[in-house]
Amino acid sequence: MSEKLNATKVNYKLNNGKTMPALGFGTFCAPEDQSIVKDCVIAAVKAGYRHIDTAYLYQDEKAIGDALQELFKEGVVKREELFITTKVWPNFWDKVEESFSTSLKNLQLEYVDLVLQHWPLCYPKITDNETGYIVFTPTDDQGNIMEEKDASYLETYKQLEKIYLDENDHRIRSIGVSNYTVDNLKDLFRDPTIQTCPSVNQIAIHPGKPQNEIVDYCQEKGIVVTGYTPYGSQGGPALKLPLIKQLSEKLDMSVNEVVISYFLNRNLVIIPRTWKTERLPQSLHYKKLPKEIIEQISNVKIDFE
Ligand SMILES: NC(=O)C1=CN([C@@H]2O[C@H](COP(=O)(O)OP(=O)(O)OC[C@H]3O[C@@H](n4cnc5c(N)ncnc54)[C@H](OP(=O)(O)O)[C@@H]3O)[C@@H](O)[C@H]2O)C=CC1
Ligand SMILES: O=C1O[C@H](CO)[C@@H](O)[C@@H]1O
Repeated sequence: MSEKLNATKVNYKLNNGKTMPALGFGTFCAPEDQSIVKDCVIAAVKAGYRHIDTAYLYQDEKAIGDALQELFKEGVVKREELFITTKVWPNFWDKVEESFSTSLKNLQLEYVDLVLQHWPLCYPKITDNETGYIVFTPTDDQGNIMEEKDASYLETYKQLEKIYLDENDHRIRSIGVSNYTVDNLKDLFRDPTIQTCPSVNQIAIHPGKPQNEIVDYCQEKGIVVTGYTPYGSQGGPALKLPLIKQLSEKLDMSVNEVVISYFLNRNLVIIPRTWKTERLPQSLHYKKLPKEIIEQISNVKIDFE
């Protein structure tokens, strides 16, 4: 039986020469009590995580920033040892500077390692009269999601690229996209005004949802693929699949480690999330797996998205 390896030590090279840790800590669905976010980020870094995934949307960047400041102050890690990702939500499709500078301020950092366009979509900026906050996913009277008319989602990538390529601006180390399909990427490559190839495409991947077509396309183009919702999102349904449980016993790993192995054997970045610090030790290791097991996990039948 192959030995357990430390997933926190695996790094991939991006197409601009930077390195990106294969295991990141996801931070979506933050609890209302933001002290839990801070505690979990501190615990994750102390457990060995060097990569944190957040977004303007998640509204937890301030707590993450507080955690990072404490880790730096205590000398647990240096800034350059960490890889921090944030994202620009579609309301800010044409206001990337506004979104990114807010994220940077909340994260209390001088630079971010990776900024992603969250979705290839453009939403109008509508403020909720009661709360005064922006409506992240605006809907019309019929409940349909409202999209900005005559707007191009490539505008967001162009604005990100402008900041990234500015020699006097050192706030963004790499740029990328999220939820891009092959057609979206082809659209981007066709645009003569775009000078770069995204370093990363972050998409949904988990057992039973291998996303082979887009993964193969990105990997051929030298784009690193990050898989989100690796445990199947809320409640971790992928961890409860009979196949994953059987493999956990057969391979002598936790169910989480089986999923992490599935990702790392496919050269994918994985960003699992837990808001329970006691669960962190279950998501640190992986093993080399034969192709047949990867295929079994890819093809498992699931009843969740
Ligand atoms: N780019 C994009 O559009 C998107 C990006 N993302 C990113 O991907 C990350 C991961 O996705 P996410 O939706 O959070 O879901 P995950 O697939 O990481 O699953 C999280 C769920 O798994 C549960 N879980 C974790 N460990 C265990 C365990 N050992 N036993 C049982 N349950 C467990 C968690 O519960 P508990 O907290 O109680 O432990 C939580 O409910 C996000 O946090 C975010 O950073 C997510 C969605 C979209
Ligand atoms: O990051 C994100 O999380 C939510 C829920 O999956 C999704 O809308 C967004 O892309």
